[in-house]
Amino acid sequence: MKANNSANNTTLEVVSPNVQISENYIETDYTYQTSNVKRLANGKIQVFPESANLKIRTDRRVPKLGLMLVGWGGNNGSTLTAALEANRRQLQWRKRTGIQKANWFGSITQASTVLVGSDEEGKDVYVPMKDLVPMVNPDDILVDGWDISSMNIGEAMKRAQVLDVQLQDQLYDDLKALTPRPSIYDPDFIAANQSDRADNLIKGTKLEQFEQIRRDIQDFKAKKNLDTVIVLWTANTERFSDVKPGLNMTMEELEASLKANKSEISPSTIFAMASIAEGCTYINGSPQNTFVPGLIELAEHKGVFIAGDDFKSGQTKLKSVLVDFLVGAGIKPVSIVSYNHLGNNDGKNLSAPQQFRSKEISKSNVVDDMVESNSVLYGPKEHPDHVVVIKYVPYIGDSKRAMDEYTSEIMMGGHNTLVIHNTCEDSLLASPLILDLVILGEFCSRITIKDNSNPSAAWVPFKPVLSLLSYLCKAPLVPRGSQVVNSLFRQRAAIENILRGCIGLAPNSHMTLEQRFDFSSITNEPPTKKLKTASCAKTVANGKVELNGHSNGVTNGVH
Ligand SMILES: NC(=O)c1ccc[n+]([C@@H]2O[C@H](COP(=O)([O-])OP(=O)(O)OC[C@H]3O[C@@H](n4cnc5c(N)ncnc54)[C@H](O)[C@@H]3O)[C@@H](O)[C@H]2O)c1
Ligand SMILES: O=P([O-])([O-])O[C@@H]1[C@@H](O)[C@H](O)[C@@H](O)[C@H](O)[C@@H]1O
Repeated sequence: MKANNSANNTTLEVVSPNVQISENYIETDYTYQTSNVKRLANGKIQVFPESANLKIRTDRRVPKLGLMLVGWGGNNGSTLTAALEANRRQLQWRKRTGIQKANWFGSITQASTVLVGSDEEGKDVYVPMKDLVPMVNPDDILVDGWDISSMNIGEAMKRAQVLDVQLQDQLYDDLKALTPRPSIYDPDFIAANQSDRADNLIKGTKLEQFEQIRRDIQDFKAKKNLDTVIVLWTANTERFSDVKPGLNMTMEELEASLKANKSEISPSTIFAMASIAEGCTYINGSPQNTFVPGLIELAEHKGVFIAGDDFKSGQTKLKSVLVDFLVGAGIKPVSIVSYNHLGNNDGKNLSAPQQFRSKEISKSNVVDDMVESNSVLYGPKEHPDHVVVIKYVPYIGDSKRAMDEYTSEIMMGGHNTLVIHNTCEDSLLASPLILDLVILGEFCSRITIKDNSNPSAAWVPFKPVLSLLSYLCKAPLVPRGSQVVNSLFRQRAAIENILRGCIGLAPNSHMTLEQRFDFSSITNEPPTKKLKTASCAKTVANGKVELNGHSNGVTNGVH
């Protein structure tokens, strides 16, 4: 592992007495502020502001990371692999519209920025998210994986029909050398129309398949001399597994069911069990309930990250913005109809009722928390009509056509109707999300916190259910007793503000009081030293951004 000096790197230097940089760690003294609520019998609500003095520690040693994709030969898997190679080699190619350069548009870690403060003129200063903290560089990620189809990744890229031919031609020779490992095929869990691909299979019992997956992970890790491996499911959507006592309600039941070769243990759950057994973060990019209760208990018992479900890439991502905007504006969505058609193999698999049902569930639940947040608009148990339709139209391929109609009540009986046509190149939208899931998932493994008021306190990691990745998922998996949040902006703010905390910056409250009030008359400081925001950003001659943390400790603005 090499120490990566983000947070004091070529673009960003945090200058604060609350930030300590050592060879291996960034440590920050951080006052975390929140508020707890008590509902009283008379309907009154009591709110208790609370704060905790924490120390946040980030290990600066970025590991050599391997990514193992389940479903490697699919549209997403082959497109991500191609994109990693194209960006690593900084390829460019000619299109009808001119020269196109490889990029990571759609990745928040690689192509989005974070507000770090305001400069002397009061102008906002933004820094690329990837420069805030030490993150894995995509160019360094090594890829391997499994597929029930033996097709090499070069041919799979061609089969996907996602990337421009001039780019494919530059990548084909490298990618054709990559062949997916045999995988676990269970026709009871994916559509029957997938059987013609299934020529690359691990035979044997479920336990023998589990043990083979473990050997595969060990083999990849050893051959490539990796520090860390992350396993990510981007294979076909499975039907939901039964969840019942005696089968998978506890980790003991799940392990016993595996050993007993019980048919109801799905391939995706076997992959997750094997990943956890190898200490590898497991991420579910599809909607099925891989994470049965026994699997979650297993992850918690082993202290291994799991995250999911179902990449939030296009139609649902927009829904988690639009509904948040409407409800937050006091406008009442009463009917949401989401139709789409697509012609890729994902769409073919989803044309089967049980597989569609898995997707319908993940696409439908995304509005629940936002609706429940506004009791002015919605009575108890009241919610909009919400319909999801997916049709398989082969000719359209990966270029999914989403058509949505949002009908809302506005004041005095009026209505507002939004009609949206959204052409989503599904794999070009999903691949950068896979990259972010992997990079942020790995980064979270290097963050710990402790009670800063207790010198003997232990360092504590994130909980195994890594809900911070919810921004990238349609149906976020959250720790027991936690609130599911689907609002895209809240999800992004969580990521942004935790990264800011890792470098000693308060959350972005957007209050900018120093720009709304004349602080010079408040702080009794000489007018030339007006109090700045929690961080005053100064762009110095070499383009570096210097941040001066607030002098009396880092306090996060209460939202
Ligand atoms: N925008 C998006 O593309 C998007 C968004 C959200 C979720 N997803 C989900 O991501 C997954 C992949 O999407 P895609 O477009 O790449 O689909 P795809 O059908 O092109 O790829 C899936 C691959 O998985 C393989 N496969 C199936 N069962 C397997 C198993 N048990 N082990 C190993 N490989 C197996 C198939 O052979 C295929 O190559 C789907 O479940 C889809 O619902 C995609
Ligand atoms: O993220 P999103 O665009 O709402 O959802 C998509 C669906 O609309 C599409 O039908 C399905 O094939 C993709 O797997 C993805 O789940």
